[in-house]
Amino acid sequence: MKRRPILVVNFGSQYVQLIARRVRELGIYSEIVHWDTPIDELKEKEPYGLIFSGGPASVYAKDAPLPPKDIYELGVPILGICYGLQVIAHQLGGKVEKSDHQEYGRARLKVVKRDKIFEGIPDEFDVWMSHADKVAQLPDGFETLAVSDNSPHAVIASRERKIYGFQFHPEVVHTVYGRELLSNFVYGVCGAERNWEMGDFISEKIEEIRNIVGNAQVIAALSGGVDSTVASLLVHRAIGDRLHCFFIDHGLLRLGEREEVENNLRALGLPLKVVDASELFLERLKGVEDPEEKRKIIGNTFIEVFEREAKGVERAEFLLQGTLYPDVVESAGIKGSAKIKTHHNVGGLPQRMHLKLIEPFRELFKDEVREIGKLLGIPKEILGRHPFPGPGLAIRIIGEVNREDLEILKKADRIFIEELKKNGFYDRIWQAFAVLLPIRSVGVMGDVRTYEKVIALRAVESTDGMTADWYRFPYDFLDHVMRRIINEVRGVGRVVYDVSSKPPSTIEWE
Ligand SMILES: Nc1ncnc2c1ncn2[C@@H]1O[C@H](COP(=O)(O)OP(=O)(O)OP(=O)(O)O)[C@@H](O)[C@H]1O
Ligand SMILES: O=c1[nH]c(=O)c2[nH+]cn([C@@H]3O[C@H](COP(=O)(O)O)[C@@H](O)[C@H]3O)c2[nH]1
Ligand SMILES: NC(=O)CC[C@H](N)C(=O)O
Ligand SMILES: [Mg+2]
Repeated sequence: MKRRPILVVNFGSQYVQLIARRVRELGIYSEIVHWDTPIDELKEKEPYGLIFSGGPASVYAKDAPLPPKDIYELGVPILGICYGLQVIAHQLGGKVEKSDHQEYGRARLKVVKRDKIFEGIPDEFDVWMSHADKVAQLPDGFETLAVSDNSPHAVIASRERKIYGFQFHPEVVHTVYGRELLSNFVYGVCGAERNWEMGDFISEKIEEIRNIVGNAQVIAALSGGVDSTVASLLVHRAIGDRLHCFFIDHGLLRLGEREEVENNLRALGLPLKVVDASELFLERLKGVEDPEEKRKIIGNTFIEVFEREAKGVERAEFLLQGTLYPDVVESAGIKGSAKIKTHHNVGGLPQRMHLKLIEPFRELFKDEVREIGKLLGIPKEILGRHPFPGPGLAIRIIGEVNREDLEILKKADRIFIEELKKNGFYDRIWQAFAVLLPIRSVGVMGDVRTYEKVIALRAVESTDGMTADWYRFPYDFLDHVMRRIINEVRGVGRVVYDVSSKPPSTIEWE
C-alpha cells in the first residue's frame, strides 16, 4: 500500500529526523528528502505537504542550498522552519539579512493575527530559537502572524497559497505548543489523513538482524548505558549465544562504574567479557588537548580493542553499537549537516574496519530506545541511567587528561550524583555531571591563600539530547554540594554551576 507522506526537505538541520519523528507521532507517515531532489521525484510521492527544515547556511550566501523554484508551483502546502522560512522569504521575493540580535534558546512568541495554525493555542507562549538571520521584508502576498522581541516576522504566511514559515523550532520539546502547531499544519492546513502506527519495531528489527547476520557471530560494544544495553538484548533475542558482549574499561569511567555495570548486565543474562584497556587509552591520550583529537583517538582505540578481541571469536564479522540518531547527526554523518562534535562511535571510527557495523537504533532517539527497553523487560534502574558519553571522563577534563585530574573529577562527580539521588533529583534530570576546568583560582581556606582547581557542575533537562535547558536547583542544594566537594575533594577550591542551554551550548563541554 502506498502511503502519502509529509516530506521533510533537509537543508542540513540538526533536527531533521526530529521533525520526521514528530510527524510520525501525529500519525502521518513521513520521509526525509535532500533539498535538491528533483520536482518529479517529489511529485511521485504525492505528499500531503512539505516541511522545509532549518540549516546552518544563510540564504544570501554564495552556494546557499536553495530548492528548485517550481517547488512552489506543486500546489502542496509548505511549512518552512527557521532556515526553511528564510528560504521561502528569499525565493518568493522578500528580503533576509543578518540580524543585529541573534536569538538562541528561549524566546516569547506573540500572536498578532489569529489563524488556524494557532488553533487551540494561546496568544503568547515560549518557543525555542536558534538563528542569526531574520526576514527583513515579506514577499508579496505574505503577512506576519506572530512576532518575538528579536524577530519582527516570527511566523509568516500566505494563507491563500497555504505557505507558512516559523522562525522558531516547533519540533523541539522546549517549544511549548510545538506539537499542536505541527498538528495544525499537517491536519488543519494539509488535510492529511492518519496513515501511520508505530510499527512493531522490535519484531521487524529482530527479523532484519537475523537476515543480516546469517550464521556469523556478533561482537557487541556494551557500555552498560541505555542504548547499548537495549541493543544487545534485542540482538540476543535474535541470535542467542552467537552474541558476545565486551565492556571496555578505558580508565575513564566513574567511581565504581565497572562493578555496577558488570552486576547489571549479568543480571540481564547477557554473555559479558570485561576488558581492561586503561593503560592503553591513557597512554594514547597523553599530551593531547584538542577535544576533537581526543575523541578520534578514543574512537580508534575502541575499535582496535574490539578487533583484537574479535580474533578470539570464530567467525566474528559484525560489531554491534548502540549508536543513536543524535550521535550521527552531530558528527555530520548526515549529508548537508554541520559537524558539531565527533561522537567517538561515529566520526571517531577508523577509515578501515574489519568488522561490519550493526546499529539498530541509528534513526532513533533515546526516549524511543527507553520505550523499546521497557517492552523488552529491562528494569527501570537501568533504563533510567543518565547518558554517559563513550569517551567518558576524558571529555569532562578540559584539556589534557592525567591520572591526578581523573581522581579529582571522579570524587567530585560521585558527590554530585550521590546528592542528586539522595534528594530525589536524579530521575527528574536528563543528565548531570561534574567537569574539571583547566584553570586555577585563588581562594582563602583557614586564613591561608589557596590556588586550586575549579569544578563546574552541569545538570540539564531534555527528552532527546538535541535541545536542553539547565536544571533549576534550589540554591540550598547547590550550596550543600559545593561545600561537600570543597571539603572532601583535595585540590578543588571553587565550584560553579553552568547555566547554559543547548543551543547555544552543547551538553558536554567538549
Ligand atoms: N566502555 C565501553 N565499552 C564498550 N562499548 C562502549 C563503551 N562506551 C561506549 N561504547 C559503545 O559506544 C556506543 C555509544 O556510547 P553512548 O554512551 O552514546 O551510548 P550508551 O553507552 O549505549 O548509552 P548511554 O548514552 O545511555 O550512555 C555505545 O552504545 C557502545 O556501543
Ligand atoms: O557515546 C557518546 N560518544 C560521544 O563521543 C559523545 N559526545 C557526547 N555524547 C552524549 O551525547 C549527548 C549530547 O551531547 P552534546 O550536547 O554534548 O553534543 C549527551 O548525552 C552527551 O553525553 C556522546 N556520547
Ligand atoms: N537554525 C537555522 O535554521 C539557522 C538559519 C540561519 N543559518 C540563521 O542563522 O538564521
Ligand atoms: Mg554511554
